[in-house]
Amino acid sequence: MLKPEKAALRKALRSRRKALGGFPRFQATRRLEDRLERLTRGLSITSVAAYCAFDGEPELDGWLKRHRGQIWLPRVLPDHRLAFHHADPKSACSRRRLPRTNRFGIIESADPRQRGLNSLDALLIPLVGFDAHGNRLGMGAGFYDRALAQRHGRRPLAIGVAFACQEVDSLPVDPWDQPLDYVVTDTGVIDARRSPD
Ligand SMILES: Nc1nc2c(c(=O)[nH]1)N(C=O)[C@@H](CNc1ccc(C(=O)N[C@@H](CCC(=O)O)C(=O)O)cc1)CN2
Ligand SMILES: Nc1ncnc2c1ncn2[C@@H]1O[C@H](COP(=O)(O)OP(=O)(O)OP(=O)(O)O)[C@@H](O)[C@H]1O
Repeated sequence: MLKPEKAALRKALRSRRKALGGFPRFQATRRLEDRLERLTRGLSITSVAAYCAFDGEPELDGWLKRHRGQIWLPRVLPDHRLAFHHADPKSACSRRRLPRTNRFGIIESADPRQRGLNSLDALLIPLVGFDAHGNRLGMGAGFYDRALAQRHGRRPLAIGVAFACQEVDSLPVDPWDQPLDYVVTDTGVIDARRSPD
């Protein structure tokens, strides 16, 4: 199969992600959150960078409410860097109290407390696309590739979060691409640390 360019794939997969609606989205989200809960409990993940959904990404509000541990949300900085700020799991992504949003309209935490990436147990990374080997396609600005490249020492786990319909047979891989350790979807969990490349 000819590998389509990342930009074309990104466009198609963002549309597919957005097209999931109504009850199918509700059900897929609940299933995904159940699997995520089992995985994070099983791996004893407590301090975790999550995200507030945009552009049709799976919402994590149900998982957040049940999570027993600290939540950190990405804040976009100049030079495509991310900082991780403390958030209350119960209200992290609520739009009720006029939250702080970034230039993309994504909710960020207004809490000044920050945590270095390498002190976290895991990062939950919203995906545009993924394959069975844990290769990842994101929004294309390199925020997560740059952040994951800085991992050292205890290395937080990179856990991709996506709907099953965002899986493709294979993805073009560039030298800077940072693969995932796990992918959690509504239909299963991929342990990419075990899959041969
Ligand atoms: N929920 C969530 N939070 C996240 C990310 C994400 O993918 N999802 N990010 C993951 O990186 C970072 C934000 N990165 C983003 C990168 C590109 C675009 C985006 O919409 N780009 C437009 C062009 C818009 C513009 O330049 O003004 C586009 O490509 O259509 C949005 C967010 C940090 N927070
Ligand atoms: N460690 C890094 N240092 C500097 N630039 C980087 C680094 N990692 C990635 N980049 C840049 O970021 C961009 C990432 O593009 P790519 O299409 O691979 O994004 P992506 O797979 O959607 O991932 P992301 O979710 O991180 O945006 C590329 O232009 C790349 O050169």
